[in-house]
Formats: sequence, structure tokens, C-alpha cells
Amino acid sequence: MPISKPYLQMPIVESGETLLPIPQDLFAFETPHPYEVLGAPYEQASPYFLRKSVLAALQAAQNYLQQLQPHWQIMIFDAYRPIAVQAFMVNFTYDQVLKEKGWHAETLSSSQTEAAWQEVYGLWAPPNLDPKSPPPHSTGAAVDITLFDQQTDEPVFMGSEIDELSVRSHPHYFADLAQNPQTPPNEKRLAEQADQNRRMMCDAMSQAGFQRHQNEWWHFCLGDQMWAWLNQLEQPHLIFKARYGRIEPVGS
Ligand SMILES: C[C@@H](N)C(=O)N[C@H](C)C(=O)O
Ligand SMILES: [Zn+2]
Repeated sequence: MPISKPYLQMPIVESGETLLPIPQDLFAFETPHPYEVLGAPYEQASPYFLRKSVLAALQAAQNYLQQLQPHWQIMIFDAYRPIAVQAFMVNFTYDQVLKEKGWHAETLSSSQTEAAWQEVYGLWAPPNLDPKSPPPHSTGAAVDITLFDQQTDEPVFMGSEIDELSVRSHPHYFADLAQNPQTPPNEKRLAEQADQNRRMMCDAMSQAGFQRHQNEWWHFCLGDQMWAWLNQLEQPHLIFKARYGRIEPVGS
């Protein structure tokens, strides 16, 4: 199904900056990697790579965070993603959507097919091969994260799972829930906690120059087309371009 996203129209002037491994000793990591577990085709590539300046900004974000919460770390869920992995995850999610709805691929109507793809592409970027519109993670400038508490040895409470296909993925979902007078007090407390933690993570990332995806509390980008588009929305009097297009790891 052809899918167009407004950020994919943004121009790219490639900087040529290198992809670097994310240091294992500085950050926490979701292991084993969730898409590798599903059998995603990484070949020689690793999901734990980012462009050099994006990695430096991630370190700056963690420094901001640790001024407020010294025992918290940024926890990497996913970073670099080859296009073959993007395609694999898009198809995997499509199958998951059908399963949840109790639909069978062989007997789907065209409106059901359309509805299932809409749901998939509400969250995932299309696995475009066109270099003018790469999937964000294939540029090495997007990262999916949560926070990790080294004192409790647990991820920090964010209210919902990364990649969840639900309204809870929206960054402001728990702020709205906490403010709703019909929310019962125990749910309100949890909603406030999730909202506060999401905000703290977003503040640290924004201080370092990242932009957050409009519909995903965990997805941040710096220098790709989505970042340029979100900056353009905020500062229409300036002109933004992406500085990172699709990149292949050296040796692949
Ligand atoms: C779904 C999530 N893991 C993600 O990365 N979404 C963005 C938009 C993407 O697919 O690039
Ligand atoms: Zn992402």
C-alpha cells in the first residue's frame, strides 16, 4: 500500500557523518534485542549504532537526566535499522494486527486490508528504498528509548510498552488521563507518574537537540527528515533540511 508521510518530503543534504557503536558501558540496553528475537534480518548490521553527532547528543541528554536523577540511565531499545528489518517489522506488525482482529489474510475484504495497513503505518514508517524518503531508523539518526533505574535494576515506569499499537503510545495520553475528573484516584496517581517520567525523558532529549515523534513516547530523532519537519513546524520562519539520509554500515 503506498503511504505518504509529510516528513518524507523534507530535503536531505547528506553530511557523510559516520555510524558509530553505542558504548555498552554508558547506557542501558534492552537485551536480547527485541527484533533480533523475532528473526529480523540484520545480516552483518547491528541495531546499536548511531551517527557520531547523534551519539554525542544522546550522551548530553543522559548528562541532563542524571543531574535530576543520578541513578537513571537512558535505555536503548532500538537505533540503527536496515531497510530489510524495517520491511520485516512492518510485515510482522501487519500479521499481528490481523491476528488481534481475528481476521484471515485469505478472506480479507479490501476495506479490512486498508484498515489493517492504516493501523500498521500509524506507528511504523514505510520501508522505502527511494533515497529521498528513507525510513528514519535507516539513517542512523533515530533512536527508541526508555529509562532505566540502576537502584531498582528495573526500567522506569512509562505506562505502556514500546511499539504498543494503542492510544497509550501517544506521548500525552497519561497527561490527559490524569486531568480527566472521571479517572479514579489510584489510576490518576499512576497516570501522573507515567506522565512525569515521559516528560523528564523528553525534556532531557529536547535539551540535547532531539525531537520526539508526535505519536510515540519513545521515538527521538536528530538531523533526519522527521527532525527537520518537526523543527519546521515549530519555527516556520527558518528553513530546515535533513543532514542524514539512508546509510549502510561499513563492510555490508
Ligand atoms: C514503531 C517504532 N518502533 C518506530 O520506530 N516508528 C518509526 C516511525 C519508524 O518506523 O521509523
Ligand atoms: Zn523509532
